[in-house]
Amino acid sequence: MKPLYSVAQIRDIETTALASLPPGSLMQRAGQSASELAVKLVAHRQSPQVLVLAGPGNNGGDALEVAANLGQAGIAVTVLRLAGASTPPDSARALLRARAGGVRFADALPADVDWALVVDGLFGIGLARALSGAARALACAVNEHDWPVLALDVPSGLDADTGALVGPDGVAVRAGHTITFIGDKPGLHTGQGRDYAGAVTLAGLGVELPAQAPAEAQLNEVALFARYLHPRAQNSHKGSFGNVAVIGGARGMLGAPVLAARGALLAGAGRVFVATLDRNPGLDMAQPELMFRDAAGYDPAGSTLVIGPGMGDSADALRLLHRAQGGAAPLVLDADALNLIAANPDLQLQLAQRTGATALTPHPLEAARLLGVTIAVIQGDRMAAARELAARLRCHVVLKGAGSVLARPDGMVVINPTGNPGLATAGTGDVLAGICGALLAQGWPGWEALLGAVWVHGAAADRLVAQGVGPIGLTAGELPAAARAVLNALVLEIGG
Ligand SMILES: NC(=O)C1=CN([C@@H]2O[C@H](COP(=O)(O)OP(=O)(O)OC[C@H]3O[C@@H](n4cnc5c(N)ncnc54)[C@H](O)[C@@H]3O)[C@@H](O)[C@H]2O)[C@@H](O)CC1
Ligand SMILES: [K+]
Repeated sequence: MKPLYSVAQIRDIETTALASLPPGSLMQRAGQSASELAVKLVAHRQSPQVLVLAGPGNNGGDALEVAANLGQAGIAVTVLRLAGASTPPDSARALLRARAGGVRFADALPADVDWALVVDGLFGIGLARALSGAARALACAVNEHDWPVLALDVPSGLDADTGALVGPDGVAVRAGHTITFIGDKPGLHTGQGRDYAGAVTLAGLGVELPAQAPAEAQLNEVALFARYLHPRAQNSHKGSFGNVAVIGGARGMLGAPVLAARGALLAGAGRVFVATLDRNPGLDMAQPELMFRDAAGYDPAGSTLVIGPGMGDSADALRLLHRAQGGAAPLVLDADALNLIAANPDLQLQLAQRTGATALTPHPLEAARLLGVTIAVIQGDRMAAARELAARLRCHVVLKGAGSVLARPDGMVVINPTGNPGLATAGTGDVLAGICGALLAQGWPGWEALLGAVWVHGAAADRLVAQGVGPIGLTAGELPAAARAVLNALVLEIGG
């Protein structure tokens, strides 16, 4: 398990640990781990110069420990310190250490130095308001250059709980690496967090994490759904892998359900139907295995349903959605289905009373409509939004976007680490809904199907980028084959 702890939880864990340790020892361990990483990050440079930004609190203390260690190791270090009204005792000790060893102190950002590394120790989990004044100017100056940045604990200015920048007009230090202490934190993995934290390293500092108390959230990983990655029996037939029916495709909107259907087919569903609201269902010449039906007369009994892609908001769409929600078949609700649900309290009630597996796959705008708030509110706390949706509608939810957040009605939250900006293009959500439908049709339980679909979909995009297909210009139509490759590789590795 890769647990993610809220700031309040980290504070509790830290308080317990500090009680049984000599003063300053956690900060020294933090400084030790971070300076070891810093040394690695500058190892390729001749005579590297390192800039250490040290804030007024204990995050600044960590930074001073790093400076002292690097100075002792013979690396040229300059410390720029933003002192506060008072210095906490551990940081004061670290300051003495830094002053005692070959560390230079500067009053302003030295001009014309090409820093091999900037260590950001301005603020950690004690950040109480938006960066302002000198701290803000420093963060902006660092971001303007392409110096490598190592953030200590949290990039300064980022909310470690939510992954949002602190303040309405907030700025944060943009780091390529973050070394985070004691426990990993959700805000480093979702929303703005992924861009600002860069690659995250956890330094546990030898602190024991509570075995009983549940973490705030956890990172998605293959282990969470691995038990459903079965190799296929020789004695299989198409009926062994279930049917998916994608319902959507109003006139002029056929691309969306076709993408979902291709996603379902290449993720292993036995048979895939496309039931369209457009009365002239066509044929996908590139994927002739897909079976097109007229949604009006189509009975989807026995199929897992993916409903919403390109469906529109007509009376027919509403009727089809009402019927789908009324049945017991596993259901993936996407796109226009979500907008209809947002606008119809009756559908919300019906959804909350369903017994079959139900997955909701909103992007931030759809989530905002469903909760009756703005996108800024959703993005301000993505975990809270996903949790609220799952609790209100009593279904499994994935709030899409950088660091997709999955939530269950019981409050469990998982943040997905796979995927990249190549997914920020039309149609990728349709493919995700289709993959999820395929896993459900193959008998995966609802929660694991959503975990698996989101992980595989992101990993498919990562695979394409590694092959040079994207992130620029990656298209949704390229995802199903990549997802198929990812799934088969996983089955070979784990189930085979
Ligand atoms: N207490 C300990 O022994 C340990 C603390 N650790 C480090 O300590 C950090 C937490 O330390 P703190 O609680 O001191 O918090 P921080 O160092 O993150 O910041 C708190 C200080 O910044 C000020 N402040 C907050 N927001 C500000 C803003 N926008 N502008 C100007 N000043 C602002 C506060 O008044 C306070 O002085 C962790 O993130 C971690 O890096 C680690 O060294 C592990 C051990
Ligand atoms: K920091």
